[in-house]
Amino acid sequence: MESSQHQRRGGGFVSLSPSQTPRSNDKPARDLRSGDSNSSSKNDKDKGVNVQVILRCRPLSAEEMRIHTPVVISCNESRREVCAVQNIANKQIDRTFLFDKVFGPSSQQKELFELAVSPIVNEVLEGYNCTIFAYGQTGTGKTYTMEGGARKKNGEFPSDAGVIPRAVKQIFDILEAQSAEYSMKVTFLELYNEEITDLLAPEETTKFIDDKSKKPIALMEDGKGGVFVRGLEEELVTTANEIYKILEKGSAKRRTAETLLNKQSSRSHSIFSITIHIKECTPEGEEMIKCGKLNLVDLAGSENISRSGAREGRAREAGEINKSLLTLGRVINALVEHSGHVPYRDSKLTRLLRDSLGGKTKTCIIATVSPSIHCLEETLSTLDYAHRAKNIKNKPEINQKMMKSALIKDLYSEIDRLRQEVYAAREKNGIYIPRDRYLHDEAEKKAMAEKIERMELVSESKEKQITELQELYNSQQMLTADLSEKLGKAEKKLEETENALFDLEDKHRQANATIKEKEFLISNLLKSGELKIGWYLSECTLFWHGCSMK
Ligand SMILES: Nc1ncnc2c1ncn2[C@@H]1O[C@H](COP(=O)(O)OP(=O)(O)OP(=O)(O)O)[C@@H](O)[C@H]1O
Repeated sequence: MESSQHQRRGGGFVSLSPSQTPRSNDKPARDLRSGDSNSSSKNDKDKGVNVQVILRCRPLSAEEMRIHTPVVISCNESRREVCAVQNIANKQIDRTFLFDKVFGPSSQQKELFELAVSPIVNEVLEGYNCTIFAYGQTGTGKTYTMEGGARKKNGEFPSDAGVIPRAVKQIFDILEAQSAEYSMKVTFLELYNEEITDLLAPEETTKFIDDKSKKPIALMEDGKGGVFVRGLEEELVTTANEIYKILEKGSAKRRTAETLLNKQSSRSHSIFSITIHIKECTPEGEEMIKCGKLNLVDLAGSENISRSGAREGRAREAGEINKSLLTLGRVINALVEHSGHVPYRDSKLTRLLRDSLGGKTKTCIIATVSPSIHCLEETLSTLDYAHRAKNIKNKPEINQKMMKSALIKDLYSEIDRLRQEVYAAREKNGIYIPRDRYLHDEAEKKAMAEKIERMELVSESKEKQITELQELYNSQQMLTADLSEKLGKAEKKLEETENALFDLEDKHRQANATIKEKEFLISNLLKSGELKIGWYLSECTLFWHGCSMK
Protein backbone atom coordinates (compact mmCIF):
# COMPACT_ATOMS: atom_id res chain seq x y z
CA MET A 1 0.00 0.00 0.00
CA GLU A 2 1.29 3.41 -0.86
CA SER A 3 1.41 6.12 1.69
CA SER A 4 -0.65 9.16 0.84
CA GLN A 5 1.03 11.34 3.44
CA HIS A 6 3.33 13.72 1.64
CA GLN A 7 5.37 15.54 4.17
CA ARG A 8 6.01 19.02 2.93
CA ARG A 9 8.82 21.42 3.63
CA GLY A 10 8.16 24.66 1.95
CA GLY A 11 8.78 28.33 2.05
CA GLY A 12 12.45 27.95 2.90
CA PHE A 13 15.51 28.48 0.80
CA VAL A 14 15.80 25.49 -1.44
CA SER A 15 18.75 25.15 -3.70
CA LEU A 16 18.47 23.37 -7.01
CA SER A 17 22.17 23.13 -7.44
CA PRO A 18 24.41 20.69 -5.63
CA SER A 19 25.01 23.41 -3.08
CA GLN A 20 21.90 21.99 -1.48
CA THR A 21 23.72 18.76 -0.80
CA PRO A 22 26.76 18.51 1.47
CA ARG A 23 29.97 19.69 -0.13
CA SER A 24 33.59 19.48 0.71
CA ASN A 25 33.44 22.72 2.64
CA ASP A 26 30.53 21.55 4.77
CA LYS A 27 30.86 19.75 8.09
CA PRO A 28 34.02 17.67 8.31
CA ALA A 29 33.47 14.00 7.79
CA ARG A 30 35.36 11.01 6.60
CA ASP A 31 34.57 9.43 3.26
CA LEU A 32 34.16 5.75 3.91
CA ARG A 33 34.06 4.46 0.37
CA SER A 34 36.68 2.01 -0.76
CA GLY A 35 40.02 3.35 -1.86
CA ASP A 36 39.14 2.45 -5.43
CA SER A 37 36.20 4.70 -5.75
CA ASN A 38 38.09 7.44 -4.02
CA SER A 39 40.91 7.26 -6.50
CA SER A 40 38.51 7.00 -9.44
CA SER A 41 36.74 10.07 -8.17
CA LYS A 42 40.09 11.82 -7.89
CA ASN A 43 40.92 10.79 -11.43
CA ASP A 44 37.53 11.99 -12.63
CA LYS A 45 38.16 15.27 -10.85
CA ASP A 46 41.58 15.76 -12.34
CA LYS A 47 40.94 14.73 -15.92
CA GLY A 48 37.30 15.59 -16.31
CA VAL A 49 34.62 13.31 -17.67
CA ASN A 50 32.89 13.91 -20.97
CA VAL A 51 29.17 14.57 -20.97
CA GLN A 52 27.55 11.38 -22.22
CA VAL A 53 25.38 11.92 -25.31
CA ILE A 54 22.73 9.45 -26.40
CA LEU A 55 20.81 9.72 -29.64
CA ARG A 56 17.27 8.40 -29.98
CA CYS A 57 15.29 8.38 -33.21
CA ARG A 58 11.52 7.94 -32.85
CA PRO A 59 9.46 5.83 -35.28
CA LEU A 60 7.24 7.46 -37.94
CA SER A 61 3.85 8.33 -36.51
CA ALA A 62 0.72 6.60 -37.85
CA GLU A 63 -0.11 9.71 -39.86
CA GLU A 64 3.41 9.95 -41.32
CA MET A 65 3.19 6.28 -42.32
CA ARG A 66 -0.23 6.78 -43.87
CA ILE A 67 1.07 9.50 -46.19
CA HIS A 68 4.26 7.50 -46.92
CA THR A 69 6.64 10.11 -45.50
CA PRO A 70 10.17 9.38 -46.76
CA VAL A 71 12.65 8.36 -44.06
CA VAL A 72 16.07 10.09 -44.14
CA ILE A 73 17.62 8.88 -40.89
CA SER A 74 19.18 5.47 -40.36
CA CYS A 75 20.59 4.23 -37.06
CA ASN A 76 23.30 1.67 -36.56
CA GLU A 77 23.02 0.82 -32.86
CA SER A 78 26.01 -1.54 -32.70
CA ARG A 79 28.32 1.00 -34.37
CA ARG A 80 26.71 3.85 -32.39
CA GLU A 81 26.18 5.76 -35.64
CA VAL A 82 23.37 7.84 -37.06
CA CYS A 83 23.31 8.63 -40.75
CA ALA A 84 21.31 11.48 -42.30
CA VAL A 85 20.70 11.32 -46.04
CA GLN A 86 20.65 14.73 -47.70
CA ASN A 87 19.94 15.65 -51.31
CA ILE A 88 21.85 18.74 -52.37
CA ALA A 89 21.68 19.81 -56.04
CA ASN A 90 20.54 16.29 -57.04
CA LYS A 91 23.50 14.73 -55.27
CA GLN A 92 23.03 12.40 -52.31
CA ILE A 93 25.23 13.51 -49.45
CA ASP A 94 25.24 11.32 -46.36
CA ARG A 95 26.33 12.70 -43.01
CA THR A 96 27.26 10.26 -40.28
CA PHE A 97 27.49 11.09 -36.57
CA LEU A 98 28.95 8.97 -33.78
CA PHE A 99 27.43 9.05 -30.29
CA ASP A 100 28.00 7.28 -26.97
CA LYS A 101 24.86 5.25 -27.58
CA VAL A 102 22.30 5.16 -30.36
CA PHE A 103 18.70 3.96 -30.10
CA GLY A 104 16.79 3.45 -33.34
CA PRO A 105 13.04 3.74 -34.03
CA SER A 106 12.27 0.23 -32.79
CA SER A 107 14.12 0.66 -29.48
CA GLN A 108 12.04 0.08 -26.37
CA GLN A 109 11.83 2.25 -23.26
CA LYS A 110 13.17 -0.60 -21.09
CA GLU A 111 16.19 -1.07 -23.34
CA LEU A 112 17.09 2.64 -23.31
CA PHE A 113 16.72 2.78 -19.56
CA GLU A 114 18.75 -0.33 -18.81
CA LEU A 115 21.61 0.48 -21.19
CA ALA A 116 21.90 4.22 -20.72
CA VAL A 117 20.21 5.42 -17.53
CA SER A 118 20.40 2.62 -14.99
CA PRO A 119 24.20 3.05 -14.41
CA ILE A 120 23.63 6.75 -13.75
CA VAL A 121 20.99 5.96 -11.11
CA ASN A 122 23.54 3.68 -9.40
CA GLU A 123 25.98 6.60 -9.30
CA VAL A 124 23.37 8.80 -7.61
CA LEU A 125 23.12 6.17 -4.89
CA GLU A 126 26.91 6.24 -4.56
CA GLY A 127 26.70 9.94 -3.72
CA TYR A 128 27.06 11.76 -7.02
CA ASN A 129 24.85 14.51 -8.40
CA CYS A 130 23.66 13.43 -11.85
CA THR A 131 21.60 15.15 -14.52
CA ILE A 132 19.80 13.56 -17.44
CA PHE A 133 18.25 15.88 -19.97
CA ALA A 134 16.29 15.38 -23.14
CA TYR A 135 16.98 17.76 -26.00
CA GLY A 136 15.44 17.84 -29.46
CA GLN A 137 12.98 19.31 -31.92
CA THR A 138 9.36 19.53 -30.88
CA GLY A 139 7.46 16.25 -31.32
CA THR A 140 10.52 14.00 -31.41
CA GLY A 141 9.86 12.15 -28.15
CA LYS A 142 11.51 14.04 -25.28
CA THR A 143 8.51 13.75 -22.95
CA TYR A 144 7.87 10.20 -24.21
CA THR A 145 11.48 9.28 -23.31
CA MET A 146 11.52 11.06 -19.94
CA GLU A 147 7.99 10.36 -18.72
CA GLY A 148 6.46 7.83 -21.14
CA GLY A 149 2.96 6.45 -20.91
CA ALA A 150 0.69 7.08 -17.94
CA ARG A 151 0.22 4.48 -15.25
CA LYS A 152 -2.52 1.96 -15.86
CA LYS A 153 -5.81 2.23 -13.91
CA ASN A 154 -4.69 -0.47 -11.47
CA GLY A 155 -1.49 1.53 -10.81
CA GLU A 156 0.62 -0.95 -12.80
CA PHE A 157 3.82 0.07 -14.55
CA PRO A 158 3.24 0.25 -18.36
CA SER A 159 5.86 -1.05 -20.83
CA ASP A 160 6.20 2.46 -22.30
CA ALA A 161 7.06 4.01 -18.91
CA GLY A 162 9.92 6.46 -19.41
CA VAL A 163 13.21 7.25 -17.72
CA ILE A 164 11.74 9.08 -14.69
CA PRO A 165 9.38 6.37 -13.36
CA ARG A 166 11.96 3.67 -14.08
CA ALA A 167 14.68 5.61 -12.27
CA VAL A 168 12.37 6.07 -9.28
CA LYS A 169 11.61 2.34 -9.23
CA GLN A 170 15.30 1.43 -9.41
CA ILE A 171 16.17 3.79 -6.55
CA PHE A 172 13.54 2.25 -4.26
CA ASP A 173 14.36 -1.33 -5.35
CA ILE A 174 18.04 -0.83 -4.48
CA LEU A 175 17.40 0.95 -1.19
CA GLU A 176 14.93 -1.73 -0.14
CA ALA A 177 17.27 -4.56 -1.16
CA GLN A 178 20.00 -2.94 0.97
CA SER A 179 17.51 -2.42 3.82
CA ALA A 180 19.00 1.09 3.84
CA GLU A 181 17.88 3.83 6.17
CA TYR A 182 17.24 6.85 3.99
CA SER A 183 15.25 9.99 3.47
CA MET A 184 14.17 11.25 0.08
CA LYS A 185 12.74 14.54 -1.12
CA VAL A 186 11.63 15.71 -4.53
CA THR A 187 11.16 19.06 -6.25
CA PHE A 188 9.46 19.75 -9.57
CA LEU A 189 9.70 23.10 -11.33
CA GLU A 190 8.78 24.57 -14.66
CA LEU A 191 10.61 27.28 -16.57
CA TYR A 192 8.28 29.13 -18.90
CA ASN A 193 9.10 32.36 -20.74
CA GLU A 194 12.07 32.91 -18.38
CA GLU A 195 9.87 32.53 -15.29
CA ILE A 196 10.14 29.71 -12.77
CA THR A 197 7.01 28.21 -11.29
CA ASP A 198 6.74 25.49 -8.69
CA LEU A 199 4.78 22.50 -9.98
CA LEU A 200 4.45 21.19 -6.39
CA ALA A 201 3.14 24.43 -4.88
CA PRO A 202 -0.04 23.91 -2.84
CA GLU A 203 -3.24 24.43 -4.83
CA GLU A 204 -4.42 27.39 -2.77
CA THR A 205 -1.52 29.57 -3.87
CA THR A 206 -1.65 28.49 -7.51
CA LYS A 207 -5.10 28.04 -8.90
CA PHE A 208 -4.38 27.14 -12.48
CA ILE A 209 -7.39 28.82 -13.99
CA ASP A 210 -5.15 30.68 -16.35
CA ASP A 211 -1.43 31.04 -16.77
CA LYS A 212 -1.32 34.41 -15.00
CA SER A 213 -2.27 32.79 -11.69
CA LYS A 214 0.98 30.83 -11.64
CA LYS A 215 3.21 32.68 -9.21
CA PRO A 216 6.78 32.96 -10.46
CA ILE A 217 9.53 32.32 -7.91
CA ALA A 218 12.99 33.78 -7.75
CA LEU A 219 16.28 32.25 -8.75
CA MET A 220 19.07 33.43 -6.46
CA GLU A 221 22.84 33.14 -6.32
CA ASP A 222 24.03 31.12 -3.34
CA GLY A 223 27.34 32.98 -3.07
CA LYS A 224 29.28 29.74 -3.74
CA GLY A 225 28.92 29.89 -7.51
CA GLY A 226 25.63 27.98 -7.46
CA VAL A 227 21.99 29.00 -7.60
CA PHE A 228 18.93 28.16 -5.57
CA VAL A 229 15.21 28.58 -6.12
CA ARG A 230 13.76 30.55 -3.25
CA GLY A 231 10.82 28.89 -1.58
CA LEU A 232 10.62 25.86 -3.86
CA GLU A 233 8.48 23.13 -2.27
CA GLU A 234 10.35 20.00 -1.26
CA GLU A 235 8.16 16.98 -0.68
CA LEU A 236 9.44 14.22 1.53
CA VAL A 237 8.55 10.87 -0.02
CA THR A 238 8.72 7.34 1.28
CA THR A 239 7.42 5.22 -1.60
CA ALA A 240 7.73 5.10 -5.39
CA ASN A 241 3.96 5.44 -5.71
CA GLU A 242 4.05 8.77 -3.89
CA ILE A 243 6.54 10.03 -6.45
CA TYR A 244 4.41 8.76 -9.38
CA LYS A 245 1.42 10.66 -7.98
CA ILE A 246 3.51 13.82 -7.50
CA LEU A 247 4.77 13.48 -11.07
CA GLU A 248 1.27 13.02 -12.48
CA LYS A 249 0.02 16.04 -10.56
CA GLY A 250 3.00 18.18 -11.52
CA SER A 251 3.03 17.11 -15.19
CA ALA A 252 -0.66 17.93 -15.47
CA LYS A 253 0.20 21.50 -14.45
CA ARG A 254 2.87 21.85 -17.12
CA ARG A 255 2.04 24.19 -19.94
CA THR A 256 1.24 22.24 -23.07
CA ALA A 257 -0.48 23.21 -26.31
CA GLU A 258 -1.42 21.62 -29.59
CA THR A 259 0.88 22.54 -32.46
CA LEU A 260 1.03 21.23 -36.02
CA LEU A 261 3.96 19.03 -35.00
CA ASN A 262 2.71 17.69 -31.67
CA LYS A 263 -0.79 17.34 -30.27
CA GLN A 264 0.50 17.84 -26.75
CA SER A 265 3.60 19.93 -27.05
CA SER A 266 5.39 20.96 -23.84
CA ARG A 267 5.82 24.73 -23.94
CA SER A 268 8.10 24.87 -20.91
CA HIS A 269 11.28 23.28 -19.62
CA SER A 270 10.76 21.10 -16.56
CA ILE A 271 13.22 19.93 -13.93
CA PHE A 272 12.31 17.09 -11.58
CA SER A 273 14.89 16.50 -8.85
CA ILE A 274 15.24 13.68 -6.35
CA THR A 275 17.61 14.13 -3.40
CA ILE A 276 18.46 11.06 -1.34
CA HIS A 277 20.19 10.94 2.04
CA ILE A 278 21.36 7.44 3.00
CA LYS A 279 22.63 6.41 6.42
CA GLU A 280 25.83 4.40 6.62
CA CYS A 281 27.79 3.12 9.59
CA THR A 282 31.57 3.26 9.83
CA PRO A 283 33.41 0.20 11.21
CA GLU A 284 33.85 2.30 14.38
CA GLY A 285 30.08 2.56 14.64
CA GLU A 286 29.86 6.23 13.66
CA GLU A 287 26.75 7.15 11.67
CA MET A 288 27.41 8.98 8.40
CA ILE A 289 25.02 10.41 5.84
CA LYS A 290 25.75 10.16 2.14
CA CYS A 291 23.82 12.28 -0.29
CA GLY A 292 23.09 11.95 -4.01
CA LYS A 293 20.89 13.96 -6.34
CA LEU A 294 19.24 13.13 -9.64
CA ASN A 295 17.98 15.94 -11.89
CA LEU A 296 15.68 14.87 -14.71
CA VAL A 297 15.18 17.62 -17.26
CA ASP A 298 12.62 17.67 -20.06
CA LEU A 299 13.40 20.63 -22.28
CA ALA A 300 10.78 22.35 -24.40
CA GLY A 301 11.27 21.47 -28.06
CA SER A 302 13.17 23.68 -30.47
CA GLU A 303 10.98 24.54 -33.41
CA ASN A 304 10.79 26.20 -36.74
CA ILE A 305 7.97 28.65 -36.02
CA SER A 306 6.59 28.64 -39.56
CA ARG A 307 6.43 24.84 -39.68
CA SER A 308 5.00 24.35 -36.20
CA GLY A 309 2.13 26.68 -37.09
CA ALA A 310 2.75 28.90 -34.05
CA ARG A 311 1.09 32.32 -34.21
CA GLU A 312 0.99 35.41 -31.99
CA GLY A 313 1.22 34.26 -28.33
CA ARG A 314 2.42 30.81 -29.35
CA ALA A 315 5.00 32.30 -31.74
CA ARG A 316 6.30 34.58 -28.97
CA GLU A 317 6.41 31.56 -26.66
CA ALA A 318 8.30 29.55 -29.31
CA GLY A 319 10.65 32.53 -29.71
CA GLU A 320 11.39 32.45 -25.94
CA ILE A 321 11.91 28.66 -26.04
CA ASN A 322 14.30 29.01 -28.98
CA LYS A 323 16.09 31.89 -27.24
CA SER A 324 16.84 29.87 -24.10
CA LEU A 325 17.89 26.88 -26.22
CA LEU A 326 20.15 29.22 -28.20
CA THR A 327 21.80 30.31 -24.94
CA LEU A 328 22.19 26.65 -24.05
CA GLY A 329 23.88 26.20 -27.44
CA ARG A 330 26.18 29.18 -26.78
CA VAL A 331 27.13 27.75 -23.37
CA ILE A 332 27.90 24.39 -25.01
CA ASN A 333 30.03 26.13 -27.68
CA ALA A 334 31.93 28.20 -25.11
CA LEU A 335 32.65 25.08 -23.04
CA VAL A 336 33.77 23.06 -26.05
CA GLU A 337 35.94 25.85 -27.43
CA HIS A 338 37.32 26.64 -23.93
CA SER A 339 36.58 30.32 -24.42
CA GLY A 340 37.16 32.30 -21.24
CA HIS A 341 33.60 33.48 -20.73
CA VAL A 342 30.74 30.98 -20.57
CA PRO A 343 27.42 32.85 -20.85
CA TYR A 344 25.57 30.89 -18.15
CA ARG A 345 23.93 34.05 -16.88
CA ASP A 346 22.21 34.81 -20.18
CA SER A 347 19.20 32.61 -19.39
CA LYS A 348 17.59 31.01 -16.35
CA LEU A 349 17.82 27.63 -18.04
CA THR A 350 21.61 27.81 -18.27
CA ARG A 351 21.88 29.24 -14.74
CA LEU A 352 19.89 26.26 -13.47
CA LEU A 353 21.96 23.78 -15.52
CA ARG A 354 25.30 25.42 -14.72
CA ASP A 355 26.64 22.62 -12.55
CA SER A 356 25.48 20.03 -15.10
CA LEU A 357 27.42 21.69 -17.93
CA GLY A 358 31.09 21.98 -17.07
CA GLY A 359 30.51 21.56 -13.32
CA LYS A 360 30.78 18.79 -10.75
CA THR A 361 27.69 16.87 -11.86
CA LYS A 362 27.66 13.75 -14.05
CA THR A 363 25.56 14.58 -17.09
CA CYS A 364 23.83 12.62 -19.81
CA ILE A 365 22.04 14.27 -22.73
CA ILE A 366 19.41 12.31 -24.62
CA ALA A 367 19.01 13.96 -28.03
CA THR A 368 15.82 13.01 -29.83
CA VAL A 369 15.17 13.22 -33.59
CA SER A 370 12.47 12.34 -36.10
CA PRO A 371 13.24 10.08 -39.09
CA SER A 372 11.02 12.13 -41.42
CA ILE A 373 12.34 14.02 -44.47
CA HIS A 374 10.25 17.03 -43.42
CA CYS A 375 12.28 17.43 -40.21
CA LEU A 376 15.70 16.98 -41.82
CA GLU A 377 16.88 20.56 -41.29
CA GLU A 378 16.07 20.50 -37.54
CA THR A 379 17.36 16.93 -37.24
CA LEU A 380 20.75 17.98 -38.66
CA SER A 381 20.85 20.90 -36.27
CA THR A 382 20.05 18.58 -33.29
CA LEU A 383 22.71 16.11 -34.48
CA ASP A 384 25.33 18.89 -34.76
CA TYR A 385 24.35 20.33 -31.38
CA ALA A 386 24.43 16.97 -29.61
CA HIS A 387 27.65 15.94 -31.31
CA ARG A 388 29.35 19.13 -30.14
CA ALA A 389 28.04 18.59 -26.57
CA LYS A 390 29.99 15.29 -26.46
CA ASN A 391 33.15 17.36 -25.97
CA ILE A 392 31.99 19.07 -22.78
CA LYS A 393 34.03 17.91 -19.82
CA ASN A 394 32.58 17.88 -16.31
CA LYS A 395 34.56 17.23 -13.15
CA PRO A 396 32.25 15.02 -11.10
CA GLU A 397 32.81 14.94 -7.37
CA ILE A 398 31.21 12.67 -4.82
CA ASN A 399 29.34 14.70 -2.22
CA GLN A 400 31.19 14.79 1.05
CA LYS A 401 29.57 12.54 3.62
CA MET A 402 28.25 14.17 6.78
CA MET A 403 28.21 12.92 10.29
CA LYS A 404 24.60 12.17 11.23
CA SER A 405 24.92 14.20 14.42
CA ALA A 406 26.17 17.24 12.41
CA LEU A 407 23.30 16.90 9.94
CA ILE A 408 20.74 16.70 12.74
CA LYS A 409 22.29 19.78 14.35
CA ASP A 410 22.00 21.64 11.03
CA LEU A 411 18.38 20.58 10.61
CA TYR A 412 17.57 21.67 14.15
CA SER A 413 19.02 25.13 13.55
CA GLU A 414 17.05 25.36 10.27
CA ILE A 415 13.85 24.39 12.11
CA ASP A 416 14.62 27.05 14.72
CA ARG A 417 15.16 29.69 12.04
CA LEU A 418 11.90 28.76 10.29
CA ARG A 419 10.05 28.72 13.61
CA GLN A 420 11.27 32.24 14.36
CA GLU A 421 10.21 33.41 10.88
CA VAL A 422 6.74 31.93 11.33
CA TYR A 423 6.46 33.48 14.78
CA ALA A 424 7.58 36.90 13.56
CA ALA A 425 5.15 36.72 10.63
CA ARG A 426 2.28 35.71 12.89
CA GLU A 427 2.98 38.18 15.64
CA LYS A 428 4.19 40.88 13.26
CA ASN A 429 7.05 41.48 15.70
CA GLY A 430 9.88 40.72 13.31
CA ILE A 431 12.33 43.27 12.04
CA TYR A 432 10.72 45.81 9.79
CA ILE A 433 12.85 48.27 7.88
CA PRO A 434 11.78 51.42 5.99
CA ARG A 435 11.08 50.86 2.29
CA ASP A 436 13.96 53.19 1.27
CA ARG A 437 16.38 51.28 3.41
CA TYR A 438 15.10 47.97 1.98
CA LEU A 439 15.52 49.27 -1.62
CA HIS A 440 18.97 50.59 -0.75
CA ASP A 441 19.98 47.22 0.76
CA GLU A 442 18.60 45.35 -2.22
CA ALA A 443 20.48 47.64 -4.65
CA GLU A 444 23.64 47.13 -2.61
CA LYS A 445 23.10 43.38 -2.68
CA LYS A 446 22.62 43.50 -6.45
CA ALA A 447 25.76 45.58 -6.90
CA MET A 448 27.70 43.13 -4.71
CA ALA A 449 26.37 40.19 -6.75
CA GLU A 450 27.45 41.94 -9.96
CA LYS A 451 30.85 42.69 -8.44
CA ILE A 452 31.25 39.06 -7.42
CA GLU A 453 30.26 38.01 -10.91
CA ARG A 454 32.83 40.38 -12.45
CA MET A 455 35.47 39.11 -10.07
CA GLU A 456 34.52 35.55 -10.94
CA LEU A 457 34.99 36.40 -14.60
CA VAL A 458 38.39 37.96 -13.90
CA SER A 459 39.36 34.97 -11.79
CA GLU A 460 38.15 32.61 -14.55
CA SER A 461 40.25 34.41 -17.16
CA LYS A 462 43.26 34.53 -14.76
CA GLU A 463 42.88 30.81 -14.19
CA LYS A 464 42.83 30.34 -17.95
CA GLN A 465 45.96 32.47 -18.24
CA ILE A 466 47.66 30.42 -15.53
CA THR A 467 46.77 27.21 -17.37
CA GLU A 468 48.13 28.65 -20.62
CA LEU A 469 51.33 29.82 -18.88
CA GLN A 470 51.69 26.46 -17.19
CA GLU A 471 51.31 24.78 -20.60
CA LEU A 472 53.89 27.19 -22.07
CA TYR A 473 56.23 26.52 -19.14
CA ASN A 474 55.79 22.76 -19.61
CA SER A 475 56.55 22.99 -23.33
CA GLN A 476 59.60 25.20 -22.59
CA GLN A 477 60.75 22.65 -20.04
CA MET A 478 60.46 19.93 -22.66
CA LEU A 479 62.32 22.09 -25.16
CA THR A 480 65.07 22.80 -22.61
CA ALA A 481 65.37 19.10 -21.82
CA ASP A 482 65.59 18.37 -25.54
CA LEU A 483 68.23 21.06 -26.05
CA SER A 484 70.23 19.89 -23.00
CA GLU A 485 70.29 16.40 -24.46
CA LYS A 486 71.47 17.76 -27.80
CA LEU A 487 74.10 19.93 -26.03
CA GLY A 488 75.38 16.91 -24.12
CA LYS A 489 75.73 14.97 -27.35
CA ALA A 490 77.49 17.90 -29.06
CA GLU A 491 79.90 18.29 -26.10
CA LYS A 492 80.75 14.61 -26.26
CA LYS A 493 81.35 14.84 -29.99
CA LEU A 494 83.50 17.95 -29.49
CA GLU A 495 85.61 16.13 -26.91
CA GLU A 496 86.09 13.22 -29.31
CA THR A 497 87.05 15.62 -32.11
CA GLU A 498 89.50 17.43 -29.81
CA ASN A 499 91.10 14.11 -28.83
CA ALA A 500 91.41 13.17 -32.50
CA LEU A 501 92.95 16.59 -33.17
CA PHE A 502 95.51 16.11 -30.38
CA ASP A 503 96.43 12.72 -31.87
CA LEU A 504 96.82 14.29 -35.30
CA GLU A 505 98.97 17.15 -33.93
CA ASP A 506 101.14 14.61 -32.12
CA LYS A 507 101.57 12.59 -35.28
CA HIS A 508 102.25 15.79 -37.20
CA ARG A 509 104.90 16.77 -34.66
CA GLN A 510 106.52 13.32 -34.89
CA ALA A 511 106.42 13.44 -38.72
CA ASN A 512 108.10 16.88 -38.65
CA ALA A 513 110.82 15.60 -36.36
CA THR A 514 111.41 12.59 -38.63
CA ILE A 515 111.55 14.87 -41.69
CA LYS A 516 114.06 17.15 -39.95
CA GLU A 517 116.15 14.13 -38.94
CA LYS A 518 116.07 12.85 -42.50
CA GLU A 519 116.97 16.26 -43.92
CA PHE A 520 119.92 16.44 -41.54
CA LEU A 521 121.07 13.01 -42.60
CA ILE A 522 120.66 13.90 -46.26
CA SER A 523 122.53 17.14 -45.84
CA ASN A 524 125.32 15.29 -44.02
CA LEU A 525 125.37 12.70 -46.72
CA LEU A 526 125.45 15.43 -49.34
CA LYS A 527 128.24 17.21 -47.51
CA SER A 528 130.35 14.04 -47.26
CA GLY A 529 129.54 13.35 -50.95
CA GLU A 530 130.78 16.84 -51.93
CA LEU A 531 134.03 16.39 -49.93
CA LYS A 532 134.65 13.10 -51.64
CA ILE A 533 134.03 14.61 -55.07
CA GLY A 534 136.34 17.59 -54.18
CA TRP A 535 139.09 15.24 -53.04
CA TYR A 536 138.63 13.11 -56.20
CA LEU A 537 138.70 16.17 -58.44
CA SER A 538 141.87 17.44 -56.78
CA GLU A 539 143.40 13.99 -57.09
CA CYS A 540 142.47 13.95 -60.80
CA THR A 541 143.88 17.43 -61.29
CA LEU A 542 147.16 16.38 -59.69
CA PHE A 543 147.26 13.26 -61.85
CA TRP A 544 146.67 15.15 -65.07
CA HIS A 545 149.14 17.70 -64.01
CA GLY A 546 151.76 14.97 -63.36
CA CYS A 547 151.13 13.41 -66.76
CA SER A 548 151.58 16.63 -68.63
CA MET A 549 154.88 17.29 -66.85
CA LYS A 550 156.25 14.00 -68.06
N1 LIG B 1 10.26 6.32 -29.35
C1 LIG B 1 8.93 6.49 -29.53
N2 LIG B 1 8.14 5.44 -29.72
C2 LIG B 1 6.82 5.61 -29.89
N3 LIG B 1 6.18 6.80 -29.91
C3 LIG B 1 6.91 7.88 -29.72
C4 LIG B 1 8.33 7.80 -29.53
N4 LIG B 1 8.81 9.04 -29.37
C5 LIG B 1 7.76 9.87 -29.47
N5 LIG B 1 6.62 9.18 -29.66
C6 LIG B 1 5.28 9.78 -29.83
O1 LIG B 1 5.45 11.00 -30.54
C7 LIG B 1 4.60 12.02 -30.03
C8 LIG B 1 5.43 13.25 -29.63
O2 LIG B 1 6.26 12.89 -28.56
P1 LIG B 1 6.58 13.88 -27.33
O3 LIG B 1 5.37 14.63 -26.90
O4 LIG B 1 7.28 13.06 -26.33
O5 LIG B 1 7.55 14.89 -28.07
P2 LIG B 1 8.38 16.09 -27.42
O6 LIG B 1 9.72 16.02 -28.04
O7 LIG B 1 8.30 16.04 -25.96
O8 LIG B 1 7.63 17.32 -28.02
P3 LIG B 1 7.52 18.84 -27.43
O9 LIG B 1 8.87 19.41 -27.42
O10 LIG B 1 6.62 19.51 -28.42
O11 LIG B 1 6.93 18.69 -26.08
C9 LIG B 1 3.86 11.41 -28.87
O12 LIG B 1 2.59 10.99 -29.32
C10 LIG B 1 4.68 10.20 -28.49
O13 LIG B 1 3.90 9.17 -27.93
